[in-house]
Amino acid sequence: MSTLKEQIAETIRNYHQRGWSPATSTNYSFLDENTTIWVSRSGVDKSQFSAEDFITVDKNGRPTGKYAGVKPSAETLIHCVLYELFPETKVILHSHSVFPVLMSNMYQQEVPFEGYEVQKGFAGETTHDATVRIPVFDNTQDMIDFARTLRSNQARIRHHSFIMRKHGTYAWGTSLFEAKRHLETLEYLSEVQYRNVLLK
Ligand SMILES: CSC[C@@H](O)[C@@H](O)C(=O)COP(=O)(O)O
Ligand SMILES: [Zn+2]
Repeated sequence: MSTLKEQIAETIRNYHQRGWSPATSTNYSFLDENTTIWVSRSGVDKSQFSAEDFITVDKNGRPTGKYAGVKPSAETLIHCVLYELFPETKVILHSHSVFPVLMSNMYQQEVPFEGYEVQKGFAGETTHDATVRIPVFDNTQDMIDFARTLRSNQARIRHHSFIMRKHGTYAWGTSLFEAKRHLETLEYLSEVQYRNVLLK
């Protein structure tokens, strides 16, 4: 049986094939049984990502143990803050896919999705007959500032995901299965909504 690390690495390579992580972009993390954070190394070509490309970091995103000196993802602090704000989280996935980025060009504060069956892919959603609002936050290179944005907007993050404007998405879950479902739900809804706008 493959380990969680290997399963996430395989997911990362699959997502690269779908065009969701061009040019070394995206990063990923998981919590192990000791609640240690494992995050992807910075700058890895995601078509080649392997289980060995995960390193351990402390709660502030600093590499620990034998990984001291290895460069963790530039966005490690986002992962650390999400584990703190949403303590049930075990796996966090990031995407640079096109459609959520297009959504972030069309909506200022949040993207509303209404009436789609696949909205039920978000944990807690039981019917298509609802509006799901995914928050959009402005992109920044300042991770301390972005961590502050996440903290102050925690109540708006109700569907285990958000969009960074002109950047990509983050989605998470209590398992790899659930984190994937959330990321893929947001991806699908963004594509449908974008194509629907084009039809009009
Ligand atoms: C191609 S640059 C993309 C990065 O700036 C960043 O957004 C990203 O997702 C990957 O950064 P990384 O440091 O490799 O984890
Ligand atoms: Zn990114």
